[in-house]
Amino acid sequence: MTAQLIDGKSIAASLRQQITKRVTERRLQYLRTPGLAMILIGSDPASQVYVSHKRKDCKEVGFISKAYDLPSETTQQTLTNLIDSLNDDPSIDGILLQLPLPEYLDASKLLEHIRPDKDVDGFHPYNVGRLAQRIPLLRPCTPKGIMTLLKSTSVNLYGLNAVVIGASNIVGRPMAMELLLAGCTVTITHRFTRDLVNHVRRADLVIIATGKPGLVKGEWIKEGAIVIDVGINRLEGGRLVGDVVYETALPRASWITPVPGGVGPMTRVCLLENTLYAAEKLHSE
Ligand SMILES: Nc1nc(=O)c2c([nH]1)NC[C@@H]1CN(c3ccc(C(=O)N[C@@H](CCC(=O)O)C(=O)O)cc3)C=[N+]21
Repeated sequence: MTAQLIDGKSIAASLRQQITKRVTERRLQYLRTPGLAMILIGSDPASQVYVSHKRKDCKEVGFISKAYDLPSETTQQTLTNLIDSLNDDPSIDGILLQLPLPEYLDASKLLEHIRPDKDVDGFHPYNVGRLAQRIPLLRPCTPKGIMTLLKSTSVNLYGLNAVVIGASNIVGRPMAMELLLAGCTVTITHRFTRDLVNHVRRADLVIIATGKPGLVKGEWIKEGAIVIDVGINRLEGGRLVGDVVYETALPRASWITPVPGGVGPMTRVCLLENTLYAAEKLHSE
């Protein structure tokens, strides 16, 4: 068997087209445009690149995006005040606080300060709880984008053994909740898991989000499994690779996401989807 590629790049592009159309229609009907505020603290080059991509995406679909680029000395209080004013700003539907934050800031306090109905990252405990209780509102972008990719394969997910590698707040944990909601039998593995290989061997669906290049060997993958690689690792020399050894996984998997061009573009487009959802469903006039 050789795996079919799940083309996140083209799925994301067609979703952006649909969003553009809805934004235009809504502008004519309601004389209003969705607005996304993005807060970037400090000068981490990777974060700057991500945020510049997100701004470009907003422009492409016709959202208003407001950029708040703040120096790395910015205090917790200044940020709390900024979030307060964005929470109250009727032109803003979504607020994104780019992570990671500098060490001295309390990220979870700030995330919890964002109004849950403007929390387009889905990181507020309210939105996390909504997803955990099967009544999701705003859902974290990477897991949501992965569910869209899985849907595109038309594979029936009910009863599949799904193994999520990595237990972060932004990917692994919400991913497990999404898969549970979709009817999978879910295992979450993490840095203290013993015999990771034995978990992966049993998996019909593997989602890897560790940020460790080549952590999962192709030989571990069960014949016919679906492989979703969330890792984005830049090697010396500039090549991007995932957390799975792609070349050896390819002949065993039924479906696999490439890196780049798999999960990453879906994360970005889900931010647009969430912002439109916040504007339409949560802030409809
Ligand atoms: N509040 C917050 N929300 C986030 O959603 C968030 C964040 N902070 N901090 C950083 C991570 C990372 N992230 C990515 C999004 C898109 C690509 C992406 O488009 N990747 C391209 C490759 C891009 C490249 O060339 O580097 C691809 O996989 O094809 C990657 C990574 C969102 N994050």
